[in-house]
Order: sequence, then C-alpha cells, then structure tokens
Amino acid sequence: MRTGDPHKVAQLFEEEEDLLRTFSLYIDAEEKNVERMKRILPVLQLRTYFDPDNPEKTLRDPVAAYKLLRRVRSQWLTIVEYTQLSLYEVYQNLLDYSNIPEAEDLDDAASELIRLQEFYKLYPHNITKETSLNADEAYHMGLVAYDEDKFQHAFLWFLYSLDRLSEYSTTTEKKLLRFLSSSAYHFGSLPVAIYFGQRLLNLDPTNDEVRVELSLYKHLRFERNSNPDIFTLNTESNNSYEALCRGEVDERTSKRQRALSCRYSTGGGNPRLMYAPVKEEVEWDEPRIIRYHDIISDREIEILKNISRHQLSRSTIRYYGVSNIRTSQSVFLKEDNTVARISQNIADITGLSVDSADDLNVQNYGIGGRFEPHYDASNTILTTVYEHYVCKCTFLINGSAVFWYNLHKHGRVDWDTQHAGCPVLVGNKWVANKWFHEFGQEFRRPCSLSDWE
Ligand SMILES: O=C(O)CCC(=O)C(=O)O
Ligand SMILES: [Fe+2]
Repeated sequence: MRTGDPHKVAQLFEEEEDLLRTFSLYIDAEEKNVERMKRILPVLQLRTYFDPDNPEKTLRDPVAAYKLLRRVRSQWLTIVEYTQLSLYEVYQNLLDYSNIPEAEDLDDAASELIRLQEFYKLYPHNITKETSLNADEAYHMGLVAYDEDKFQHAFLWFLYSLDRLSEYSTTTEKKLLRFLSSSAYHFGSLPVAIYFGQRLLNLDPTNDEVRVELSLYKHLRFERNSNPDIFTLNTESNNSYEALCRGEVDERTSKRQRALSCRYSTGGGNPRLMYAPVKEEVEWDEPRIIRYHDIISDREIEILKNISRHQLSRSTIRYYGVSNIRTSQSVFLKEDNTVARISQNIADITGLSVDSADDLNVQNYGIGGRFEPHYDASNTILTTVYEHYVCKCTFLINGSAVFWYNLHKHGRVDWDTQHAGCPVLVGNKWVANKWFHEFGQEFRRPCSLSDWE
C-alpha cells in the first residue's frame, strides 16, 4: 500500500473508522452474551444441588447413573449453545477480510518518505514540520533507511528519535545509541561513531560487543583520514533533474529567461479568440516552449477531476508497462462537453488539428508521485494543461498549459525536449496532457527538409 495513492489513503480512513465501530459493536454483543452465560451458570449449578448423588451410589445404582448421564449431557448442550452465541469467530473473519496495512506496507511508506528526503534534501525536522513523529516512529524510519544502506538518513532519524525519547517509548536509549554509532561508522564518520559508542558503553559497561566495536572504531580512526560530515546533508547536486526539481536553477537559465516575451494571442486571427485572446508567454527559446495562461478555469479543473477520479488506473510506459519511472494514475477521457470544449480550445490556440490527437489524458500524482526524465516523442507533439507542475523553465502555475513540439519540422526527435514530473512533496497533483500526432498536421505545420527546423 503506497501512501502516495490518495485513493488508498482515503480508504484507510474509512477502514479505521469501520474497525473501531465494529469492535465496539462486538464488545456490546459479547457483553450481553457474558451476562446471559452468567445467568445460566447458577441454574446449572442449582440442578446438581437439587439432585445430589454421591459417586459410590451412582456406581451402584443404574438409575442414578442414568440420571447423571442425562444431566451432564444436558449441561454440555446448554454450554455449547451459550458459547456458540459468541461472535468471536464472526469477528475474526471480519478482521481477516479487512484491508489493514501489513508490516511491509509500513516499510514501503517509510521508504517513500526517505526517497523524498533524498530527492529534496530534507532533514527529519524539515519533513516533520506539519506532523511530528514520536520516538518509535522515528526509530522505524531510521531502521528502514539503515536497511537500505542510507546511513546518513538513518543516523538523522535515530538522532531525532533520541531527542524525543520518553517513558512511553518502546524503543530505548541503548538501541538508539547502538544504531547511531553503527550508522555513523557505515557512513564513514568515525569520531561520531566513537562518540555514540562511548555513550553506549557508559550506559552499558558490561557490553563486550560494544567494547570491541568501539576499539575497532578507535583503531580505524588513525588509518582513515576522511571523516564526512554526517550531520549535514550534501546539497551539491550531481543530478540535474533533481536539482531542477529543488528549484536550483542556474544563473544562465534566469538570464536567458529574462529575454523572453509575453503577449496576447488570437491564434493567428482565430475568430474564437478575437474577443478573448489568450495570454501567451514564451518560456524557452530552444526548444520553443510556450505557456498559455488561464486556459482552463477552476470550475473546469474540478469537472475534469470529478470525471476522472473514478476511472483512474496506474499509468504505464511504453515497453515497460507499470514502472517506478512513472508513478501516477491516469485515464484517457472520452469526449464529453467539457472535454470537447478544452480540446477545441487547445486546437484554436495551437492552430493544430485535434482530429488525429489522442484523447485528453488526465493524470493524478500522490505524494512521491513522479515521472522521471523522458521523451514523449514517438511522433507526437505535446500540450500539457496543468495544475502544480514544475518544469525546466518555471514553477507551478494553476490552470495554465505549456506547449512544445517534440519533433523537428524535418521529422526527427528534438533531443532537447526531455522533461519530467518532479516527485510530489505535499498534497497531490493533477495534470492533463494532449498529445498531437504528426500526421493530420501536414498543412498546419508543414514539414521541412532543413536540418535547422
Ligand atoms: O506530470 C507531469 O508533470 C509531466 C507529465 C508528462 O510528461 C507526461 O505524462 O508525459
Ligand atoms: Fe511527458
């Protein structure tokens, strides 16, 4: 179960409510049953009282034996009847059918959080500003990071946990110190490993294992000269996609952007746009990326979301199917009034024919949802209508669309059109894509033999 799937998370809320409600019903039913059983017990006891027999007599007297047999059988039947009224089994079945997160689901959710932390270079205190974690929860985060060999993140989570340790915590200072020391060691930060190892030894002086480890770390300290700073996340970027998502746009980009322009466009004199020209902004020169502002209203966005919500299924990518490269849910919408109006609007603005285009594709990304760098082109031209989207050139703008050609006029792929959907950090993101095909545009975007177009 991914926490990034908004639908599943909403379901879990219902599940939690059901669980507590049925538990309360079950307790009421059991309580009634226990009362009933308590009432029948003295009745059964009374029968033996009024019908006393001693063992020797019963052994001698066949009538007494017969009466005893009858009585015991009747008691047994009563007990069976009363205990069968218990709802225990029914309730157990109910529990079996409920969709409760498994231990692996918790690990997956923690793992997703850690991925986001890595991606956006977030410390535990950054990611827990809104919702803090207690010592046990933070300890679990640390364990998952540790298992994935992400020792710096593990260390920072164990430290966070240590800070929040209380009398209610299940995890202990000893456990945390042990993991802090060991994470620091694996990260290569020996002085820190020694510091926490020493603290642990002070707390637990008879622990020989710790003593041995500590002397190993001390020994190694003199052999190794680099001691990376485990407290500070490395913000130097090695991956431009991640850096762009974090908003670390370089100076060159912003200079280039300042030169770009903004205007009202009528789509080359399209009558439908004469009185309501569209705000057109050139956001990038090569490839030419144009943003159309306010081309979809909040109301239309709501309609698209409502139509799509129940039809969404996990997005796929060509040749791979379902993949972690693209973790959204999506649907190609059949034309209804709103969808048709949006398509027509896109056609008017771009001057392209929508007849050969794909249906409007609506995508929803939950927390952590992303589409890693890719090309859309296999003879397509892309328009994206979106909410909450960070692209190469700019930040999210609700209700606007960006447009670019994935293909040169000479028909080959423009390799500069690689793009991505950054992992969602809070809330969820909706976008809509309209992919045009090269065929059908012969007269609107004629091809060219020039290598420069
Ligand atoms: O979700 C995004 O922001 C990008 C979507 C995209 O590139 C695609 O679906 O091809
Ligand atoms: Fe794409």
